[in-house]
Amino acid sequence: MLSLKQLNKTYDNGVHAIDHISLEIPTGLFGLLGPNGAGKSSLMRTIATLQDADSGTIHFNGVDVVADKAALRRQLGYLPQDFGVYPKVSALELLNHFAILKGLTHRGERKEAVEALLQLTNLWEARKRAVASYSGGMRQRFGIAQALLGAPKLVIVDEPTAGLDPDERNRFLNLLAHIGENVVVILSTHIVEDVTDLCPRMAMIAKGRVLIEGAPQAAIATLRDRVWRRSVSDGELAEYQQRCTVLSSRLVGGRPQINVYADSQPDEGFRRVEPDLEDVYFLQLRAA
Ligand SMILES: Nc1ncnc2c1ncn2[C@@H]1O[C@H](COP(=O)(O)OP(=O)(O)OP(=O)(O)O)[C@@H](O)[C@H]1O
Repeated sequence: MLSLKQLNKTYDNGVHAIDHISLEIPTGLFGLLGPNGAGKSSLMRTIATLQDADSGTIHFNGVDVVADKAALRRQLGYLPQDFGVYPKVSALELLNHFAILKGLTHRGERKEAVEALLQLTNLWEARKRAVASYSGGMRQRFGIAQALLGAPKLVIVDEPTAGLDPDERNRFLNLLAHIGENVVVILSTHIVEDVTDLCPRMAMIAKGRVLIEGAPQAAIATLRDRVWRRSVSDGELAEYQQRCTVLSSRLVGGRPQINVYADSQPDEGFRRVEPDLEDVYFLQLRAA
């Protein structure tokens, strides 16, 4: 269990990137959902002990992380948002190199760990290729392989699915779900479906603050019977935006279709629809 209490971080430029964040994060996949600039990376870096909070506490399985960073680092696997530039060495060699850095000094054990991770991440066939030649999805899977070296108990992945095609995204998320069976995995993302599809628990954040946290299904249930949909013309869109709580607008067959939050049917053109996590997200962001 990872426990954050009243965390705060203000950068030198005055941005309050983490604003009194408290969260309890159990074993399993935990989605941290927020728009660009919400503070997700700041929070991830702080938990990963790459930067200090100004105040607040972080405990992982009872260990005070602020007082004993080394204890957390021994149990941490981290895939940052920008996973660097890759030298022209093979995945096998590079992972072996990372394994040495991670302290896997026994040759036989290291070989076993490296090979197992290349299998797990489905890179075995491509293990002799330079990581520099990998596709985006393969790189991210390689990133997860390096994050899993040393059997971490806490795995942090920062916006890992951005830029992946649907196939690779699914493959990557399945891998994360598998890993999340035994350890705490924090998945930071601005993609709502990443969270709906596979996180039993989540928090939405914006402007450094937690807007809501809990099970996605529980959050969705709070909007039941209050989300309405209709097609509109471009001119009507502006009008509805004025007089209704428009959650989202998307083009369907070239025509805007809007989701509106309201206690009762706004007008006869609307039909009630089952809410989803995106409706929750947009409602929360409006209020943030
Ligand atoms: N080192 C820094 N110095 C000053 N301001 C920073 C620094 N890092 C982040 N910020 C600011 O803090 C806020 C939160 O940024 P952060 O990168 O944590 O958000 P994010 O949710 O991860 O968004 P993104 O997906 O765009 O990275 C932003 O306003 C950002 O400009």
